Amino acid sequence: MKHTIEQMISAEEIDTILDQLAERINAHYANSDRLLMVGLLKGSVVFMADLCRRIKGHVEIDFMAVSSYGNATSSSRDVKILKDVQSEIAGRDVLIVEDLIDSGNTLNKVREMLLLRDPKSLALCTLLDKPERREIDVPVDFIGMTIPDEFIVGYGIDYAEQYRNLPYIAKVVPLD
Ligand SMILES: O=P(O)(O)OC[C@H]1O[C@H](OP(=O)(O)OP(=O)(O)O)[C@H](O)[C@@H]1O
Ligand code: HPA
Ligand SMILES: [Mg+2]
Repeated sequence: MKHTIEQMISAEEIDTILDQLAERINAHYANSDRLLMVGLLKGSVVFMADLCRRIKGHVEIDFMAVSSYGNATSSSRDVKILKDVQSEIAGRDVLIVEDLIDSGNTLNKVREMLLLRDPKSLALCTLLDKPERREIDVPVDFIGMTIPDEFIVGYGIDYAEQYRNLPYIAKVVPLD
């Protein structure tokens, strides 16, 4: 698809959003030991790197790879687990770290899977939320920013594997 991109959220705004999110997460887990942050590859990598450096205390990180979009711009609803976490989940405070919730299919699948392993607690954090696109209701505990129904890229988020390296978040604008 021929397209261009337009900046929506600057690197400075992302920084502020992360400071605020980290403050809430640190307060929530003040009495927790061995918090496990689970990032969903690949989209959450940049967000996870910046967020985990703001979290205080004993924190561990791990990753899962799930994919539903491939190179398309709409959810296949068939969420595939491509890589599981290596960490023990039972008895742990677990925070799933996601870049973006759109239909909710990805987070819903991961949440259901991790709940079966008896975590002490399981919470969800997303940098961006697109509530207008939701197909499945997922309880999200920490939301960085709510955005309108635009296809977005940057700061780890791709369109056909491109743009993950942008330091800001942009929307994809189709050209005809
Ligand atoms: O709420 P949903 O409709 O499920 O969409 C959100 C998911 O889609 C994107 O990942 P994608 O599957 O494209 O893989 P990626 O993280 O490797 O880019 C994004 O990073 C979220 O993980
Ligand atoms: O807006 C988006 N951008 C990139 N990948 C996505 N996966 C779901 N929504 C999006
Ligand atoms: Mg993803």
